[in-house]
Amino acid sequence: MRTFDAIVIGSGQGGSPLAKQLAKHGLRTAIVEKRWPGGTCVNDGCTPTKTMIADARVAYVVKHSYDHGVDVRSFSVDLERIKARKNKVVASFRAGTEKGLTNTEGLELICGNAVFTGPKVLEITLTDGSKDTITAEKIFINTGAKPMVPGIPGLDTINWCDSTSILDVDKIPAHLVVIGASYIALEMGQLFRRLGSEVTILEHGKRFLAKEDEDIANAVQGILTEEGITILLDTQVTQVSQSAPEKLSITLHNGTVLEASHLLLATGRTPQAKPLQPQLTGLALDEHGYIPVNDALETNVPGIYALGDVKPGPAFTHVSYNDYIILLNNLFNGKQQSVKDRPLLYCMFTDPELGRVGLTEQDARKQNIPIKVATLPMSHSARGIETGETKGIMKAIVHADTLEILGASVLGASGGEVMTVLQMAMAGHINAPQLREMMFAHPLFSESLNNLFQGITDH
Ligand SMILES: Cc1cc2nc3c(=O)[nH]c(=O)nc-3n(C[C@H](O)[C@H](O)[C@H](O)COP(=O)(O)OP(=O)(O)OC[C@H]3O[C@@H](n4cnc5c(N)ncnc54)[C@H](O)[C@@H]3O)c2cc1C
Ligand SMILES: NC(=O)c1ccc[n+]([C@@H]2O[C@H](COP(=O)([O-])OP(=O)(O)OC[C@H]3O[C@@H](n4cnc5c(N)ncnc54)[C@H](O)[C@@H]3O)[C@@H](O)[C@H]2O)c1
Repeated sequence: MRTFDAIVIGSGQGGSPLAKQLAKHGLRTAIVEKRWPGGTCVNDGCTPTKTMIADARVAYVVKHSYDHGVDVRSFSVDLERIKARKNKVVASFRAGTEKGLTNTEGLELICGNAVFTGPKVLEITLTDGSKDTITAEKIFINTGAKPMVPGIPGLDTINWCDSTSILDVDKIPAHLVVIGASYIALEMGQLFRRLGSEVTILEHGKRFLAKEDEDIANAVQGILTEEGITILLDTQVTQVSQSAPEKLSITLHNGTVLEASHLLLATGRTPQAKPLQPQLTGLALDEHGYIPVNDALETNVPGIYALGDVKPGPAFTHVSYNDYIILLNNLFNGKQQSVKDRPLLYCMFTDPELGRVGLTEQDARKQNIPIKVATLPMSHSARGIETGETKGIMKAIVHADTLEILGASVLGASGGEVMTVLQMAMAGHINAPQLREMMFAHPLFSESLNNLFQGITDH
């Protein structure tokens, strides 16, 4: 058995930079990865999807080019070129991560699958099938999550795609049916619609994007529907079957049968914790299979920490990276940072984007916080009108007494970037009256924040 000072399991968005820093701080460190350096974000998640979404946007812009006085009479989509560009970007990000790990002195990258076999003891099945056993006082679990497969009758008898395999589909689906209507479903649904697929999205919940305020969710739904995507809510899939390649039948609770060429499962993700045999090191899992942690990311076993999607809570790349920052500061920089102090934020990469930070109106009202709400349609933004990007809405939630910004939803072109302006304002306690009068360069989308906060009176 080989002894290290620290072991990181999984080379995701938190684990990779953490492993490098542990080694740089003088700890003899191993990082174990069973698949590819970089984890989900680089290999299956953000990087490939945002690359392909950009290509689909080009198709959309070309299709609507005559609105801008540019006459492109016909065009075609070359899926092989789209995949090749995606693969090139992914390969470069993956290689960059690998190089960063292997070039760090005091850090060993072990390629293999790790399982606990005893207290703080890990057995690694290496890629050549041989075994390695390692131990360390400090262990950091960054094993992420994988696509969840729902228990739908017939699923084991048909070909279906998840968010990884859909990226390498060999032709543009004639009719893509997507189960689920959240980030993956909407981003992928719009991507393939823009490449030419008929797209139907099935959600079992009664409300579309139930975590968002209704006005925002309705606006997203309207935009996607206008592009020709069918969205069915309150819909259960009761049976699936396949009669030939690309001939799928999807039966709904009301007896309707949809004929599809491809089925994408986008029903959430499952943490990769149970396969670690956590019980053999005394680690507890919660009822959903996540590894619970305290506010400083330590598990119930002292010296074992979890970061990223394998722990409960929002599952985003920036959260995993921020987990790493918190661990770094607490371990080496004498700080006592907590995951409790950070705002919820994300950007859904539909087009236009939905940038979100802090509280929604429905959350604030549930918590009985006195609030004022400001909204501004993107059709009132000078920049939006000039660029022809008038879809969407800006919305801010402001504390009624302090006039501090508690949250914002920015659905619009550059919505994620404008949301980030508001995130910075929130962090720096810049309040609504100040933003109303702040000078922004004309004519940026962010300049519309002046107008948005006109809607907030001081008393
Ligand atoms: C299609 C898609 C699109 C997404 N888009 C976005 C986006 O735009 N923005 C955003 O913020 N988030 C996005 N996400 C979510 C984001 O990818 C994840 O939140 C993020 O990658 C989580 O990183 P992580 O650090 O938890 O671990 P991961 O990146 O999941 O890495 C975990 C690593 O651990 C390895 N591993 C697991 N078990 C073992 C084991 N037993 N032994 C050895 N190695 C192991 C895995 O192989 C993997 O490489 C997207 C996700 C998907 C699926
Ligand atoms: N832009 C981004 O930041 C981004 C993009 C993609 C993915 N992600 C991350 O990836 C994770 C997974 O995303 P996701 O969209 O798969 O999952 P999700 O958990 O966000 O949503 C799953 C959706 O599927 C629905 N659903 C579940 N089972 C169903 C069934 N049997 N029939 C019909 N509907 C069903 C749920 O009600 C829900 O709306 C998320 O946690 C997200 O954080 C983030």
